[in-house]
Amino acid sequence: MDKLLIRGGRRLQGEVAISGAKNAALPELCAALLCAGPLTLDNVPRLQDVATMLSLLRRMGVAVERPEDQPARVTLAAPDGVDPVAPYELVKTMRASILVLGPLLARFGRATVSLPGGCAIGSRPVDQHIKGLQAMGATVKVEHGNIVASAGRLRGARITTDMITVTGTENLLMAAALAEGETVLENAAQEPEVTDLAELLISMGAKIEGHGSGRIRIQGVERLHAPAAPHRIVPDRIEAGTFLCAVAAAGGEAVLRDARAEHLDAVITKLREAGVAIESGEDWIRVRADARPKAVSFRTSEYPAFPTDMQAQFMAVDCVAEGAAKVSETIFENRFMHVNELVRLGARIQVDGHTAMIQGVPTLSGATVMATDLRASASLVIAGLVAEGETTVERIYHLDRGYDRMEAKLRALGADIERIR
Ligand SMILES: CC(=O)N[C@H]1[C@@H](OP(=O)(O)OP(=O)(O)OC[C@H]2O[C@@H](n3ccc(=O)[nH]c3=O)[C@H](O)[C@@H]2O)O[C@H](CO)[C@@H](O)[C@@H]1O
Ligand SMILES: C=C(OP(=O)(O)O)C(=O)O
Repeated sequence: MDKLLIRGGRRLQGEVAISGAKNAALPELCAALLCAGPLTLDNVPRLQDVATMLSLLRRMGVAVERPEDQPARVTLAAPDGVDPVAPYELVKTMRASILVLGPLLARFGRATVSLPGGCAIGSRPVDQHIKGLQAMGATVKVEHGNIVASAGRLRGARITTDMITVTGTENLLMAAALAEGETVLENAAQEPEVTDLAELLISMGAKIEGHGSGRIRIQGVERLHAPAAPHRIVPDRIEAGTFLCAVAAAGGEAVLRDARAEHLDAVITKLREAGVAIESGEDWIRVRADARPKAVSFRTSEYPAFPTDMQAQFMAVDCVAEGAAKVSETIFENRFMHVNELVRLGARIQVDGHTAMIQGVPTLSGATVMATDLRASASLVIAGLVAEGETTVERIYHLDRGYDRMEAKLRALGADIERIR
């Protein structure tokens, strides 16, 4: 199993290009199931999750082309004879496999998708996806660990989900695009990745309004087609936010290219409170951290508030900040798995339910730590960049799920970090 070895204490300096967003790429690859294609996506990140999704789609019979000399471009074509089955061995490694459910049901009238289990960050049920599809006329049963769904043509419906769900909104949006009549998604997720998916669907002939707000209206059409031009996946705001936190913690100055500051308002506001200087243009962000950051309290919530996917990385900044901070996690019940590992590096953190109290310390001390989930891994890398001596981060397959060559990008900024195979 690969590990990362980090020798901490170096300031970061230079430029880094941000990749396409994992959480936009995954639903957009699934959108290929909605038409015969071909559908071309650009700015596809090099991630294990993308490879897993492509394996799943290939196994269903989708033709996938990804030129070796141009891995950021993927072309997909889903013929009429797709086998609409997502088996456990692929779903268990990537919960986002659930995103095939809506498109399969809408275009082929049936789908069998293994029920994603819980994971390190919480139980993560998919009941809202299922209820929404049932409201659109689907018959859905759970049998032998699989969601088994069938339908004639789905019917438009008014759906108010119990909570805001990102992949739930995306699944229902894709299903509604081919349903008969109007669907209104109330309490819809407003994340930029949902908006990016809606824009892709519109370029395929879907009739969608209100994406980016809490109410999305979809007039179903009979057929979707290949977009006239390749769709460029929106930049990964969580990858960008992770690099901003790395500079805030380690000190230095960096420019992030292909990054959208407007998608990171909540994180940038908190970094400024911490004393970090941030400037931005349409597609770049410059970050400068000259002094030890100040501790900043925050609470995770749905977009546009502070993202849960940035909680662990920002906590690493608070660990080495001046003062004390309170961090509240409101989205997932168990998203503090990084805390015990940060404590192994010398951080002072106490958890009480959904709240962590952090007392900043001047420096951390390197040790061997274990990554437990994707963003936890990133927070340990940030802590390792600051810690005195050597930090080894084990189980980085979690990191590889969602970061595109993170250690190479950090090395380009001057970090002393290497992958040990
Ligand atoms: C591939 C992808 O885009 N993943 C993101 C997506 O995950 P994902 O879409 O799985 O997360 P959701 O937005 O659905 O989850 C929000 C909350 O709703 C609950 N819930 C959700 C659906 C449901 O049917 N029933 C239910 O109870 C979840 O357990 C959680 O407590 O949004 C999360 C919240 O921003 C991010 O952390 C993930 O990175
Ligand atoms: C939790 C995350 O992803 P996923 O929903 O794919 O597990 C994440 O990106 O931080």
